[in-house]
Amino acid sequence: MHHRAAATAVVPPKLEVREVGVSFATRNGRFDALAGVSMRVAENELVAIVGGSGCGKSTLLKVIGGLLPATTGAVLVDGRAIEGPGADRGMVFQSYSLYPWLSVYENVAFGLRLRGASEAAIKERVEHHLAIVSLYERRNASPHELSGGMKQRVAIARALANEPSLLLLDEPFGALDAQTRARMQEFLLDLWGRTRMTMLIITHDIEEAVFLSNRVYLMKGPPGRIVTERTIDLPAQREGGVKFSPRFNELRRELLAHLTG
Ligand SMILES: Nc1ncnc2c1ncn2[C@@H]1O[C@H](COP(=O)(O)OP(=O)(O)OP(=O)(O)O)[C@@H](O)[C@H]1O
Repeated sequence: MHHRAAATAVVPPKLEVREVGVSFATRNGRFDALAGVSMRVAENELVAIVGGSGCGKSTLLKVIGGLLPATTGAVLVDGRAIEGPGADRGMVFQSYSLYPWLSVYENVAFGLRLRGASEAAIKERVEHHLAIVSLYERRNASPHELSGGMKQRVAIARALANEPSLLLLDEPFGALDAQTRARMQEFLLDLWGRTRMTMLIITHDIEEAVFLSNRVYLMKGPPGRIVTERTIDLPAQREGGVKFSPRFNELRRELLAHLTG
């Protein structure tokens, strides 16, 4: 027993954000976008960060992705401090960052080509991940021929094709209409159920955070900081109907009270 406790204690979380602060030099002096942000994501967890506009969510995700250096503090992946972007972290943004001149297939292949994978390996990986997002049939299409939801599924397939150990999603469904957004939420939950990929999703939508995640961090700012953390004790297998359950509404109301209080 004693032995086991010691062994589990040394396994670091997939992601640890440790006392991260970010300050920008602006025309009006120093602006603190983040102050003392600490959070964790365990392996196979789907965690959401929810907060209002301008509270620093995107800044935090950029720091975790290695696209922006932290002014203070550190970001650790598997216990090691990051020093920039890396293939271990896949990113998906709100606006479809697809290359419009490339086919769906070539968009997903892009990172693999950069890394010099063989044609056979690329084909296998691209086809596999296009099948995962149900877009294999559209592999030769051009991004402009796809709906918003399909484009985001291509962006997710592209991130997954690089086989990251952590998927970072910044308001991935923010640009979609309500119906497509609801379908994409179910798609993401289903994807998580099938792959158990460790995911961190940023959203300003409390309902989306509660519906999707195992755990929610609530952020306020500026300066951006975590104000509370909540485990979402809803059934692991969720469908749209759970949004009408009393427990869902309790969690939603509780978080809303924190955000507005
Ligand atoms: N490069 C920068 N220089 C100065 N200020 C910045 C910079 N980047 C972000 N900020 C400021 O930091 C704050 C947080 O921005 P951030 O984009 O992280 O918020 P957010 O929570 O993602 O908001 P939204 O949901 O509206 O995208 C904002 O006030 C923003 O103006």
